[in-house]
Formats: sequence, structure tokens, C-alpha cells
Amino acid sequence: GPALPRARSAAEHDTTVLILGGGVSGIIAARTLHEQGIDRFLIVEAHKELGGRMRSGQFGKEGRRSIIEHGANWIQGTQEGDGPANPILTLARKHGVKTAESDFYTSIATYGETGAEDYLPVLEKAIAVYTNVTVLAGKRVSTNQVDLSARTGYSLTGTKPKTPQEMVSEYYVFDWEYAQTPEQTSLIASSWVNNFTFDTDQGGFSEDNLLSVDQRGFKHLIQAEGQEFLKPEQIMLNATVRTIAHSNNSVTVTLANGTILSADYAITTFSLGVLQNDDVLFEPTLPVWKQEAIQSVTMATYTKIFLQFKDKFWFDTQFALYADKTRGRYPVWQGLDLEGFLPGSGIIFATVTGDYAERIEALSDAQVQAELLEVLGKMFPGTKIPKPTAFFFPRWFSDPLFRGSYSNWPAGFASPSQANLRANVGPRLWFAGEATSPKYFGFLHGAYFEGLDIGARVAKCVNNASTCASLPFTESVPNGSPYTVA
Ligand SMILES: Cc1cc2nc3c(=O)[nH]c(=O)nc-3n(C[C@H](O)[C@H](O)[C@H](O)COP(=O)(O)OP(=O)(O)OC[C@H]3O[C@@H](n4cnc5c(N)ncnc54)[C@H](O)[C@@H]3O)c2cc1C
Repeated sequence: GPALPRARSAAEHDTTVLILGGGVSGIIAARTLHEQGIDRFLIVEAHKELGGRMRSGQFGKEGRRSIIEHGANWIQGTQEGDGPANPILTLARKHGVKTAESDFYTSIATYGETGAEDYLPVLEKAIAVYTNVTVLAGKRVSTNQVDLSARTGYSLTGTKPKTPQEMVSEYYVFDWEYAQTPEQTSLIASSWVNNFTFDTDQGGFSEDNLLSVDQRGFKHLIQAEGQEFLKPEQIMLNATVRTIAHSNNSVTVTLANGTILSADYAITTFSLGVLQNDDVLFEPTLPVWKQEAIQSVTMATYTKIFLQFKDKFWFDTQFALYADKTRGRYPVWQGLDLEGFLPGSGIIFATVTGDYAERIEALSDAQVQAELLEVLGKMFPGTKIPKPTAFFFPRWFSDPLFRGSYSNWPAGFASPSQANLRANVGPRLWFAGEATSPKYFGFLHGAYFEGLDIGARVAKCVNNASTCASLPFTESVPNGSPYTVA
């Protein structure tokens, strides 16, 4: 690389690129540097292993344990014919990850507060209505109209869910994906990310979803990919970053244990939640345009709550809905004790999102377990619900390495804000991760493409200063038209 002044005698480690965070984005950024002939990089990761939000763990009573996914679980959008493939699918195939087809809309049972009841027609209507909402969003993009909330979009297409059955059906199609309510979500951004992933007419991969049931964990695909090129000296685990100082010439990172690392460039891949909560401090503080972009997006929470029982007493479908009077109260259930999934495991899990997910993180495990057993009692009124043999849920929202599960745009989405979230700050400090992805934020493939693109940009800077270019940013994001009073 270009010769740079090195005033970094205090640094214990000196490298060309510091990759901060060892999730999908960090590992793919590292691979991109490696492919460009740059092997002087160091991945700095707080956890004991690589993978980030691809995190799995043992679950179940002794002698009857399975690996379950605390975080990402699906390849969302796969491939249609020889159209574009989701790169996560490509990695899963390459590393032989075991998956099962997830039939969101065809393998589903429906329940209410008094047991099984058939409201599949209501669900079908919710699916059709959501398509109308995304079409409305697409029109607004092509005519350059202001963003609205997805709730406004629903209302304008003539839908106002009122009954528990209508609410849970809408929840399943909407909140279960974005991890927040339509009120909390941008109409344009949510439709955008949906279309680019699932709609082949918009360049999306496919409508299909594959669920990892691999007993090495879904993370195997990214860990195995890393193993193909990473050398031990390029990885620093159990290393928590506290401060990132940067100048026109270099970056200096200080770890929680006092270790100082220095480099020509840094790529931070920490979650939006980490950046929002000052878990990592920047010196000098980030410019106002960057702070505004970071604080303009929401870190949403998606929480899976796992139960294991001695005997299976529930549905034989992959999914079940539970319609409660309170919208978002333990609405979606998944059975894993199924052929092709984890047969014989005795595992079932519920998902909650958004504010409800934050709410349960503040409760004790015993309280949450009691609530779930009460709901199961309502879903299966003829069954005496036994005590589970195991119970667990991850607390993503309170975890200082994540502070939620993935990003979601509130109403008022503006492309310059998105560009600002992604832009480098000064010549040395770069940003990647699911949240910075313009087309696929929230998804594994978003994290992947950001690692690829930002890695390639930094590689240019390292290899040939004349091809090194900053990403565009807007100092002050303006309103579309001037505000007028009276
Ligand atoms: C519950 C849940 C379900 C999901 N389901 C899906 C799904 O089914 N399909 C899908 O496509 N996507 C899903 N996602 C989203 C997907 O997991 C993410 O988009 C993706 O993993 C993000 O990768 P990343 O590299 O951007 O960030 P991360 O994976 O968060 O990587 C960043 C790394 O930085 C580390 N770190 C944080 N702070 C510090 C610090 N101070 N010092 C050092 N290291 C630090 C973290 O430990 C982490 O390893 C889900 C996410 C969650 C949480």
C-alpha cells in the first residue's frame, strides 16, 4: 500500500485493515481483501467465536439435546431457475448446510383463545392485502412521493384489522418479518427490502424460505467459509472494542482490556444498536450527519422462545397462529418436532417482536414461561399442559454486542439518510453491516453484500490510491419541499 506516516509507537498490533466485528459482513469483507491480495488485516471480535448474529446453542434436557438457532435461521429468498441466487444460499450449498423448506402459508394451523379455529381465509386476505401495500409503495417511489408509515399504506388500501384473527394474520405477514408494527415502519423501506429479496420481477431471488436445521448450527456456513482463507493471526477473539480514534492518516482502536491496535483503515461492522447506544466511542465524535443517520433508523427486536416437552401435543404443521385480544401476544408458533426438521426433539417455539420482545426481556424466565404455558392452555383446551423439560430465550435487546436483532426504517425514509448511514467518515473509517445495505437491510444477504462492497472499496484504497474514492454523503438532508406556515 501507499507509504503512510506511522506515529503509532504505542500500538501493540499494527496492521493494514482492522475489521471490527466477526459476523457475516466482517468475514466477507476479510475474504474480499484476501482476494485482492491484502492479507494484513485483523478481525476483532468480542465473542468467543465468529458468526455474529448467526448464533446457535444446545437446547434440551440432558440426553435429548438439539442445536437451535438463537438468531438468523432462514435463507430468505433462494433462487428461481438460473436467476440471481441469494449468496447465503450459495454458501449453504457450498458448505453442505442442512435446510428444510419453510412453508409459511401452506403448512399452518390457526388458533384462538378458545382453541383451534379456522381463519385461514382471513390469513389469505392479509397476504393479498400486503401485496397491495407494496404496490402502493412502488407507485409512490416511481412518482417520488413522500414516505408514509406502513399503517397509513394499509389504511389507504382499505384495510383496518380489528378482530384478533385479522390482527394476528396481519402480524404474521408484516411484524413477523420487520420485527415492528406497521405504525413503526416505513412504507417505502419495508416494501423495498421485501421486493428486492422476494420479488423476481424486481431482481429478487425467490419467494421461498429455507430453514437451517443443521446440527453444526446455521453459522457453519460462514465459519467454514472463513476457515478457507483465515489464518489464526488474522483473528482476535474475546476482544471488545471500546474506542475508535481516526485521523486523516490512520485508525487507532482501544480494547476493553487496554490493548491498542492500529491500522491504515478500519471497517466497523457493529450492529446499528451498538452504534446507537454509544457502546463504542469515536474520537473525534462522529459528525452530525452521521449521528443523525445512525439515530434515524430503529434497531428492532425479534425474539424466539423455546420450549421442550416430553411428548408432542401440538399441531403437525410447521407453523401455527394464536389470535389473542392483545396484538402481538405470542402470535406465531413453530414446531421443530417434524420429519425433515428435528424429529423427536420435543421442541416448539414462539416468536414475539418489537415492543413486546423488549417487554419480555425485562421479565424473569419463570414469568415468560408461565405466560407461554397459559397461552398453550388456551390453544389446546382439552390438554393438560405439562411442565416443559427445557426453556430458553435469548435476550438480544439487552445484549451490549447487539442491542436488538436487526434494523428497520421508521416512516420518513429518505435515500440521503440511507447513504449517510453507509458513508465512510474521513478517509480511514468505513462502515458495513446489515443496516448499511441499501437493498437488503435486516437480512444475512444484506450483511454479505455490504462486506463485499465495502471490502472492495477499502481494497482499492490500500492497493492503488488513485482508485480510492469516498462514498457520497449529504451534510444536511433537506426536506423535499420547503416548509410553509399559513
Ligand atoms: C433473532 C434474529 C433472527 C434473524 N433471522 C434472520 C433470518 O432468518 N434470515 C436472515 O437473512 N437474517 C436474519 N437475521 C438478521 C441477520 O442475522 C443479520 O442481518 C446478520 O447476521 C448481520 O451480520 P453483520 O455482520 O452485519 O452483524 P453481526 O452479525 O452483528 O456482526 C457484528 C459483530 O460485532 C461484534 N461486536 C459488537 N460489538 C463489539 C465490540 N464492542 N467489540 C468487538 N466486537 C463487537 C458482535 O459480537 C458481532 O459478532 C436475524 C437476526 C436475529 C438477531
